[in-house]
Amino acid sequence: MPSTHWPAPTATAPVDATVPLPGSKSMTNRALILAALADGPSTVVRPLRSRDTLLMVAALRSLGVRIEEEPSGDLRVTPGELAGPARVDVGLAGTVMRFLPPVAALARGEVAVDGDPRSRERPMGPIIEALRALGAGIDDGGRAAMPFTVRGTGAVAGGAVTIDASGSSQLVSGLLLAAPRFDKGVEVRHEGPPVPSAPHLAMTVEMLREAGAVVETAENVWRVAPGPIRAREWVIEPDLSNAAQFLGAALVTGGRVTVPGWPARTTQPGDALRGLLAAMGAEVSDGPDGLTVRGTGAFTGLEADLHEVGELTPVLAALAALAGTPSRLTGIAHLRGHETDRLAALVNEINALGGDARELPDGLEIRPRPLHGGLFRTYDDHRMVMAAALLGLAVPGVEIENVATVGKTLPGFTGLWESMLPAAPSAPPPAASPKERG
Ligand SMILES: O=C(O)C1=C[C@@H](OP(=O)(O)O)[C@@H](O)[C@H](O)C1
Ligand SMILES: C=C(OP(=O)(O)O)C(=O)O
Repeated sequence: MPSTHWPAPTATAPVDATVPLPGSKSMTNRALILAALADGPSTVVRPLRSRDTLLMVAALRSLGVRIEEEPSGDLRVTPGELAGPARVDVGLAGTVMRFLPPVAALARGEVAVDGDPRSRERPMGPIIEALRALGAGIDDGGRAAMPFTVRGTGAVAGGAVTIDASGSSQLVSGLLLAAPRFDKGVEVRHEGPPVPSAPHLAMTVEMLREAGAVVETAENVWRVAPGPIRAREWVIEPDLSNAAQFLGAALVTGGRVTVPGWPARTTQPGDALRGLLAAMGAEVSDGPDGLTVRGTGAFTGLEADLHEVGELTPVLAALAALAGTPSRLTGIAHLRGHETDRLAALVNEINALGGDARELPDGLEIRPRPLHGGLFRTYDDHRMVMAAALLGLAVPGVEIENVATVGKTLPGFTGLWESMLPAAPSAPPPAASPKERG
């Protein structure tokens, strides 16, 4: 994947494609944590291989976990005694920055945690405070953010803790995933504005239970009992959030896209695409081949509260900019703390192409307007690349800045995108010269 600007291809005909997608980032990184803390070796089948998951693999290895890649691409994870000293690079991965420190607290020795400059601005304070309250030693120089050093003794007392997780559901998920290994388990109580991303919390609870942990939930309270995490085979589903831009291409071009292997039941938030795209006018059907979305060529805007499925916002905002009627996307103030301030970034970049997007206190209002080509900046945000590619299908001349940043969760993106597109109509054969005509 080049690390330079990429001219987004414009569709010359309706797409008609089946697009197999790599594994879910969220499931892969949860499976790696649970496998690393398990009572024996586990296998992670069809894991995602991307910057976020490779950072998780490297972090766990640095703490003493053996992780071997099999020829199939599956990962064999053999837990070891967790120990520092170690340096963990979280990159810009929310799942690494919130899921790894509770594991580091279980290690003996010092674990230094840092990441990309932007990672130092993402919400971390509540999980640092919580880990301290649960018995971990953390030196953060009073920043309540990265970089910090976890000074582990080989055990975490655990117990009850109250946090404000309105900034990110991952603050809760991180505490829960390691909690069976805390001496007293954990009771996490949330106090504050609502926690976003409910499906991701359900994913955490479900995967813990699949590993044999005893988890109870009530409104804004999660309890995990101390006990073993069972080694097992984790089969990773395709990343349904990464399906958004491909399925969206069916709407934009009035074509058809099928994503094979769409699970019949899942905790992934991307499953909400069925309803969201249908609300915009797509025909959505599932069958043995996977999930199929068909567009008619015309589609409407969207009025939706995306609080539970915030990571779908950039692609839905791109669709909104191309829709037939205005859109209002709400419940997503927490996106200001994602890879970039996504509300500001989307407004800037859609408007730079001639669009009419504006920020609401908790979301976006987007009115469709004819767009023109130009540079689309991506702010180290993989989903800004995905959003821009979708705009480029309909708007000639969209140049995507630093397309390689999409490798955070989908390194093969440009290839997959190009293979989804119908081949450009071939040029007519050159007229034969009088001599050739004979
Ligand atoms: O737990 C997870 O795997 C995730 C939770 C969500 O985070 P927030 O709750 O911070 O939005 C989501 O946006 C992110 O992409 C992945
Ligand atoms: C918000 C996202 O990622 P992260 O796991 O870094 O929070 C995302 O993938 O949209």
